Amino acid sequence: MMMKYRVHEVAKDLNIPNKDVIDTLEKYTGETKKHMTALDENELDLVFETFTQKNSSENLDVYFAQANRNETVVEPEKPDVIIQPEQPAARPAVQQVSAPRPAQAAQQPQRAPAQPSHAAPGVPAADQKPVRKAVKPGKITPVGPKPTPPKAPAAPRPQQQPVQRRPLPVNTDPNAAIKRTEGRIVDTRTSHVELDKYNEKYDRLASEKINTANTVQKQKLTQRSTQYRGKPRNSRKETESERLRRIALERKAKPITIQIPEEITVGELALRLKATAAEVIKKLMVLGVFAAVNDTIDFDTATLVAMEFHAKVEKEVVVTIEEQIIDDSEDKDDNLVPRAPVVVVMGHVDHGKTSLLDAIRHANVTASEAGGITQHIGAYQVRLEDREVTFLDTPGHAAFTTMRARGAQVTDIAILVVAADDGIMPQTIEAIHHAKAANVSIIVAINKMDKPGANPQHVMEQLTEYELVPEEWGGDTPCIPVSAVTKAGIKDLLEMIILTADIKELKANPDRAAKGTVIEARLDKGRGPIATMLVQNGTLRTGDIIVAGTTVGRVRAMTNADGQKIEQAGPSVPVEITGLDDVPTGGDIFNAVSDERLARELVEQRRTEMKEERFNSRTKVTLDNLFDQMKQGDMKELQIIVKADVQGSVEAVRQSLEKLSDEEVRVNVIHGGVGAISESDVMLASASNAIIVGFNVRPDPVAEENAKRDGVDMRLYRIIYDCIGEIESAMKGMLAPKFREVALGKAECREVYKITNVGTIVGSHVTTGKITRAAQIRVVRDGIVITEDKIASLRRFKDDVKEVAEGYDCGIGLERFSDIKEGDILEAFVMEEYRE
Ligand SMILES: Nc1nc2c(ncn2[C@@H]2O[C@H](COP(=O)(O)OP(=O)(O)OP(=O)(O)O)[C@@H](O)[C@H]2O)c(=O)[nH]1
Repeated sequence: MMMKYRVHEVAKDLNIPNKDVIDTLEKYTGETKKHMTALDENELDLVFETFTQKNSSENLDVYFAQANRNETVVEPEKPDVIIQPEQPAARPAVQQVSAPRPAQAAQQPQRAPAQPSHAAPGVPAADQKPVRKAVKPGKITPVGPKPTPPKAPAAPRPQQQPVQRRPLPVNTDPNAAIKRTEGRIVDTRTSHVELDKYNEKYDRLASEKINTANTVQKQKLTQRSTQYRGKPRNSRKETESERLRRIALERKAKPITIQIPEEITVGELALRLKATAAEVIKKLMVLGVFAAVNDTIDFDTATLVAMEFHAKVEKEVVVTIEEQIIDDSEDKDDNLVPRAPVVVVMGHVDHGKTSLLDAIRHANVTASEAGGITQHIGAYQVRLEDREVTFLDTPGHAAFTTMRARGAQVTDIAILVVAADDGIMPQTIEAIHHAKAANVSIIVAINKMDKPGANPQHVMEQLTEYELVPEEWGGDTPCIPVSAVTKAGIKDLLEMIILTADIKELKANPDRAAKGTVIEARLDKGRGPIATMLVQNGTLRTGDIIVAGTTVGRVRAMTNADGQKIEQAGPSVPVEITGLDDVPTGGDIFNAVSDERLARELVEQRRTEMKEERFNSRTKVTLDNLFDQMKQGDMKELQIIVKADVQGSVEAVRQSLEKLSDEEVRVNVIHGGVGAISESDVMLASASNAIIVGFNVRPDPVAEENAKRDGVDMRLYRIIYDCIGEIESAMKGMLAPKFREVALGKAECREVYKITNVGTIVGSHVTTGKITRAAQIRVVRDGIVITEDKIASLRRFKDDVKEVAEGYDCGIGLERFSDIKEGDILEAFVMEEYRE
């Protein structure tokens, strides 16, 4: 394209008045130009020649000498200066380039300064207007009219170097010498090129160009869409990228507040942040966390990510039903009042636990009450002067093991009963360990002191071995000699209990909803579920809604240990209540709650959870684990499902199997039927933890798959005695090792030879795998198993061989079976022993 280079532009670039240019042209051409007149090539040549002649240099040697001395790289100052900064020494000293003509300028391949190394893509280079300002007159050659920037993107950008004055102009054009002959000489000696400035300017131009281009394009688009749709401009549908940009802007402008729970998935976090999962994943990566959309991240990590998105974070608190209806707050010291200690009696068998408890109870009942103690509710209170002591009448171990297993800490003090004549025995040691593990105070009652062989000293010596040092020996374990029979020392024992309780400063708050533990529970035919419960904090009242483990109800009637009806029971008071919808388990924690509907919902939830837990933990019975389960006492009844080819077999198997029952395990055939083992058989087996036994039947594919999935043991037999034998040995823990069939290959019967004194020889062709001499053979005719037999002889031609490979012919003699027919398939297999 021909560029227009007007008079005023030339004048400006040469820093001379317009008039000078016009005059010059008038002088040589006779034409008077206007300042807006575009000059042609010849006219331009004329002007440049005239105005640059003054700075000419005739001698190249002068330049070379100068250049070698300075070794200076010329810094081009302006893009429109035609200089090559590279290899200055090799260049002629004098810029001989004439004022480049437009055509030449367009062809110039090496105009590094005009090379925007980072010109914006998409902008036509030719459109990037070169700068022609600030050109000092007579010092540099302006580029011809609107030069085309060079296309070679690899052209290196000149390094910025300290600007030095050079005595001679530089021309880096390799053709400079030739051009010189054209007589145009440019002096560039004072040229001062600030490349960065140039680049900056160029970039700005480029980006302006892009913006302009984009704006135009967008406007056009908008106009067009408006035209087409006839809708107002702002109703244009927002694109995804626009939406994201808008959200990002909104986020910055007005930070959002999000709630994050303890754990959150990346996807959910992205949703709450109104960001894309990819954005969140990216931020996570920056934090060094590599997570996928469905991965869960913790609160802290999620918070860091949210901060990156300028979001405020609040912790999401999940309120469970428990939290809604059960008051679990800590008591203030002001609300606490002393409560009675809860005591349990432990010790070796026959050391006198029951006798001691009786002695304690009777020690405190008056003669009139004596006959009244008929009730036994598993826990009771004894009054000593003005103090109460609560005793749990449960076997010591139960109090610790089952209750502690449920998280109930019921007992404060354990009385360890040791017979003075017997000393410490295995169960005494066990009791010590339990009591210590439960962190309760131990008081040793050395019982049977009335007995002649009583040796309390020995008992105390033994105690020290278990880190129970008697008080009288300087330790902190009170040891009280007592006799349940003579009642001697019982009072001392009770006093010691009170003293120990005082030291422990046992307190509770009676002014709140009751909380405690189920001590024991039973089902009464007339009254329904009855539970003995120990109130541990708060006060339980009749009419209260209570949740105990997986049971719920209103306290209908409440009685104390003496069988008297009471309306309320405070801390450490054992009571018997009715009104629950089911029998709770000993050790269950109970709570009086505020909302019956939610209480029922909570119990429903707990029941479902428990069912799931049970279902998951239940191990399916198999013949392999049968004996183990029997040993553990898990297996009281072996459930079996029998399937057979005929009804007669079903009955025969049922009777034979049920006869296997012994005192430990009862064998129970829960279902019997004719036909293949079906999906519903497996379902029944799975639900009732049964084993499936099949005779001459096979499972259908679905049943087989389901049995595998559900872990249902399926045993297939051909002979009843095998089945009986196997189940019997399984019950005795003597199950024989298991075998499985390994297929070797197949051969097809091509011809049958009857040979006298030898028998039948099957002329066969091995179609797949191989046939080995030791293999067993299954004869299959039209898909039906005819028989199973062993190989008596295996020959190729006249030689006995150990095996015949696929593709070969051979003669097979079977041990028993001779009724073979052409086309029969002989499947060769071996039985392999294996263990699971
Ligand atoms: N001479 C004497 N005999 C006692 C004393 N205490 C208990 N006995 C007897 O010891 C035997 C066992 O007493 P229990 O109270 O049943 O002992 P236990 O520890 O509760 O026994 P288990 O419940 O079987 O663990 C009974 O025959 C009691 O009469 C005592 O202080 N002196």
